Amino acid sequence: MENKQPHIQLEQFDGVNRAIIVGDPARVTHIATYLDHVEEGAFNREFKSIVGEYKGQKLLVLSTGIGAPSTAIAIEELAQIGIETIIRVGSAGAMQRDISLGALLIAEGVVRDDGLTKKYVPENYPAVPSSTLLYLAKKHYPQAITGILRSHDGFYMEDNAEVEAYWSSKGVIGADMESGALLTIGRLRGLQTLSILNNVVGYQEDLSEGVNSLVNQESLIMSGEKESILLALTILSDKELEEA
Ligand SMILES: O=P(O)(O)O[C@H]1O[C@H](CO)[C@@H](O)[C@H]1O
Ligand SMILES: O=c1cc[nH]c(=O)[nH]1
Repeated sequence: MENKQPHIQLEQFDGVNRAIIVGDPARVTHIATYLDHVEEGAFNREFKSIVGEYKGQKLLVLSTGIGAPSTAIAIEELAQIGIETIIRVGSAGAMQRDISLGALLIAEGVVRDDGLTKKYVPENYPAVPSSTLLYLAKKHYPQAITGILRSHDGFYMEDNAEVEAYWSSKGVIGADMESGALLTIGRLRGLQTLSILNNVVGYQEDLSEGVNSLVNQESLIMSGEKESILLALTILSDKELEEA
């Protein structure tokens, strides 16, 4: 009988219960460069995966594509193959003026401005990370900017400027499209989750230009990507996580 999950095309790996998810399949290849004993998982649709070890800790890395629906599929299928802890390593746009390119934003909570998670549970259910993972993130990277993120569905909305100004005035630090789904659906499924985002766009600067800078591997942004990857790997291999 076929035991593979239908989208991620993976089945349970021996001894692997921790994962990193990323939006872009190319980021999986980048993360592989920091791992030992890398094995290919699968590459179906947007879901590219590898397994490997960081400082002796086995883990899975999987891309989820863009947005809540494909991320939700990935989380549900990861839970089915025994994954208990998931850290998202993504990119974001800053929502406050003083946040520099390549700074790391870590969610203490997420405004769920996506459509899908409201189908799971009303939006007054909070999207919050694992307190253990958040503590470990602050321990290893105290310079990260922690606060509330906003996850949305529409990259090219006509009212982006007004909507972002509103959430910025409420103190939201950054925007992405998947953290709300990870923290909400992960919590509903009993997983420990965290979201670490590399800032690729200054507040009120050109969104498309920022995302192009990520694609073109500009240096500040690539340094943020590297830091975000190393932080996630360090948290997932921290012995305190086992004890928690
Ligand atoms: O770089 P990733 O992880 O895909 O994250 C961000 O980039 C994409 C938009 O360009 C969205 O998925 C957004 O959340
Ligand atoms: O502003 C941004 C930048 C990257 N990704 C987003 O979702 N929003």
